Amino acid sequence: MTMEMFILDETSTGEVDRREKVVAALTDSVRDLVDATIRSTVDDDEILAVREEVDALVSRLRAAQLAGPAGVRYNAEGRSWNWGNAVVGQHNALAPPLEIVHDGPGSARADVVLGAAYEGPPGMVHGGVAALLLDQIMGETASGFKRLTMTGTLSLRYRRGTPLGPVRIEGRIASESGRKITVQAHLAGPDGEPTVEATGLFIIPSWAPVDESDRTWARFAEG
Ligand SMILES: CCCCCCCCCCCC(=O)SCCNC(=O)CCNC(=O)[C@H](O)C(C)(C)COP(=O)(O)OP(=O)(O)OC[C@H]1O[C@@H](n2cnc3c(N)ncnc32)[C@H](O)[C@@H]1OP(=O)(O)O
Repeated sequence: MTMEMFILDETSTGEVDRREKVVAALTDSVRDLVDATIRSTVDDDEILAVREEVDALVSRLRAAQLAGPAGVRYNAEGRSWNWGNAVVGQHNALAPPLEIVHDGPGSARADVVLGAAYEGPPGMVHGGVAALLLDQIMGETASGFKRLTMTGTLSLRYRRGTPLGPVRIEGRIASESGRKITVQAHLAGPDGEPTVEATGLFIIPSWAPVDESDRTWARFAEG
């Protein structure tokens, strides 16, 4: 991976904002479709009929497609967008999506409701989903939108099951040493008691700029 993998896109911020909103609304409907599919008890004939309609809709969307994944894009105005990201992607129905709030330097949090699509043990959040969400928020905590960081090592302690439903995730920088940033985080259910605790080492890659005063690359980190 190199900085060149971040795509300079000529689309104006106004147009990015407009398009993001339009497709995000469709993405919400697709999330509903996923949940409805998991939980539907309609009869087989109805399932077959719905499948035909869904296949027709997929064909319409495929009429014009990117050649590959959405990637992380930015424009000359400093707006960046990563619509396909597995956790925060506004156009990715697999993403809850997580809306991460940066409280201040070195800390971040997110509140999200995890439904049937995120189940592992019965009625509980899948352990891999917990790791996925924690990884993203911890990465953003380490990055703070001022530098590029990648996950080096992630260590999780699953203290007890997390019930599906409302979940809060919080992360904070515990220490920094050169290109290495240690982040601590946890995930908690509605009672606020941590169910998963995490420690991660996030690394500013050797190929990435390290000058935090150079705002020109903050847009990459916002990916
Ligand atoms: C994403 C954009 C959005 C940025 C916005 C933030 C949101 C992102 C959230 C998503 C996060 C992800 O999923 S990121 C995707 C998952 N992670 C990855 O794919 C990373 C794959 N690994 C790599 O690309 C590389 O190994 C790096 C970048 C981690 C390190 O490569 P490097 O930069 O060449 O590192 P190098 O000089 O060898 O080592 C620097 C120091 O770190 C130590 N070190 C190196 N690797 C590790 C490691 N895995 N675990 C522990 N320590 C390590 C070395 O011992 C050394 O310590 P010393 O000798 O100096 O003491």
